[in-house]
Amino acid sequence: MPPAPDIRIPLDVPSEEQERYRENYRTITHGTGRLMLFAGDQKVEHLNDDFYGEGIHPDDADPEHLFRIASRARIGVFATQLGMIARYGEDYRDVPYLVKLNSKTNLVGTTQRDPLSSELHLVRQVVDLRDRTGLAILGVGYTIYLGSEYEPMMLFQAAQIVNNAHANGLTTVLWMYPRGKAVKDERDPHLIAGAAGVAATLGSDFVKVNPPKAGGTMDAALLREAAAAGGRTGVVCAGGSHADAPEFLQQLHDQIHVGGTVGNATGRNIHQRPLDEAVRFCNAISAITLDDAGVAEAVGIYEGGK
Ligand SMILES: O=P(O)(O)OC[C@H]1O[C@](O)(COP(=O)(O)O)[C@@H](O)[C@@H]1O
Repeated sequence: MPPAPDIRIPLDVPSEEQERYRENYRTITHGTGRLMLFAGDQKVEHLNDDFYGEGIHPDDADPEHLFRIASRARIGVFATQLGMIARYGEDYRDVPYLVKLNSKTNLVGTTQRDPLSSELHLVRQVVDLRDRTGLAILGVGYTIYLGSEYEPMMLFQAAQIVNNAHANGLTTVLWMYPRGKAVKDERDPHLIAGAAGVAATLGSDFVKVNPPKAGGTMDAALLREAAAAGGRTGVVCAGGSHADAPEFLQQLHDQIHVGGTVGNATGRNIHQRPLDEAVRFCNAISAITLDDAGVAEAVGIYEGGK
């Protein structure tokens, strides 16, 4: 288990919200400073492609599968849209939630038009739902497509969201995806480091990036520049499309211990599995992320039904 780092409370958290922020940050990191985020927001980004079809377990056809996993598994926080939390939250009050405030579909390709993902809800509405329901809404998230011709609007919305979230004791995760006609290589290590730096300038607590590649291959060492560029904004990687479990766990271990990331944000690799297996996979991911477990131990958790 890594030592519990002192929590640095950003100055845009007012004194009356500092205790709430500290508790929210401690809860989503399990007191470790590391983040295990279960991503369940792709029903917009990828429509039903991520939830139905070859290689995807039938359990994933029902949106409630996401909540069943989040409720049973050891996770830091479950990220999904406000509407899903409003519809299912009453039956899953034990889940730690992060509200993903913007989303866009992939129906319009980047070659047709640069991506714009505008906010669907305001932080004020998240705070209202939290305070009226008592649900464990601990943070908010937002995607910026850096390099898009609509970048200025997304940067402004993200800046306002981070400021308003901290003002209400909420933590923040920015999804930073360089994407648009001006972006030649979304996985370029130096560009991804730049994206992490932008998240740092916005004051976000965490930034999620896609793992960088050089010459078509992923190497955890390529993350070192981004991990440094993020500074006090912790860098985590997206999980990506379905991978063999031991390979995924080795990749995660390397991202943290070689690349210097502080965790992960995984969707498909978790929810495309049947419920019991998805829960065990979350527990394996959390063992690496939160307990500094080795890959063999994590694979044992995934295979052993613990
Ligand atoms: O890079 P893309 O295809 O836009 O994927 C974006 C989606 O991937 C995620 O970042 C992570 O999901 P995965 O782990 O399934 O890749 C989601 O949170 C997000 O909606």
